[in-house]
Amino acid sequence: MKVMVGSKNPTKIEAVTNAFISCEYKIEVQGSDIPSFVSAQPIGHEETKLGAINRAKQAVIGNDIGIGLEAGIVIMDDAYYLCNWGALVHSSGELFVAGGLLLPLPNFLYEHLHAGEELGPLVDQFWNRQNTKHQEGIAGILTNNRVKRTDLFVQVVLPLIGQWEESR
Ligand SMILES: O=P(O)(O)OP(=O)(O)OP(=O)(O)OC[C@H]1O[C@@H](n2cnc3c(O)ncnc32)[C@H](O)[C@@H]1O
Ligand SMILES: [Mg+2]
Repeated sequence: MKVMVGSKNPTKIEAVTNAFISCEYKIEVQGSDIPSFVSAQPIGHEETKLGAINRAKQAVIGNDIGIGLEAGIVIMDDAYYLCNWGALVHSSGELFVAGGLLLPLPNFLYEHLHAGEELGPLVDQFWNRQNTKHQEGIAGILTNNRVKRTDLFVQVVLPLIGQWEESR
């Protein structure tokens, strides 16, 4: 089964690989830089979910399954939260979506996020790191590495696989 991930981010490719392997599929996973057609920093569940869907719909072309994973930020109770959405499109055209971890972001990021800055560079700047979005991510940093970025995307991909299986 050929699975295409709509991203070259290693955390996303690894998460998709791990999730399918844990479900005992024989798969060939590849990643491709596919545009999300939403903002680089999606805001709100709707925009984040749409980014995941847009990526999955393009990723499935020429493959058995396309997966889109997108992170965003949402405001709740005057605080920003990290949110995560995923979409699976099968070559039959069926589409499945699932949401993932919601995690409160520190208050000192509020003004920056409110001004439209992207989370990735902010994390690198404030934690004096490089390219954390390709590593444990803000989730890992804020959870003592209990939930790294790959782990949280696995928890998005598993319900995508499960919904697709259930529909067959
Ligand atoms: O190459 P792509 O697939 O686009 O991977 P990405 O790391 O940019 O991931 P998203 O587009 O899904 O994330 C949207 C924005 O949120 C940031 N972001 C999301 N989760 C993050 C995390 O755990 N750590 C650091 N930045 C994160 C990311 O840097 C982007 O600016
Ligand atoms: Mg991105």
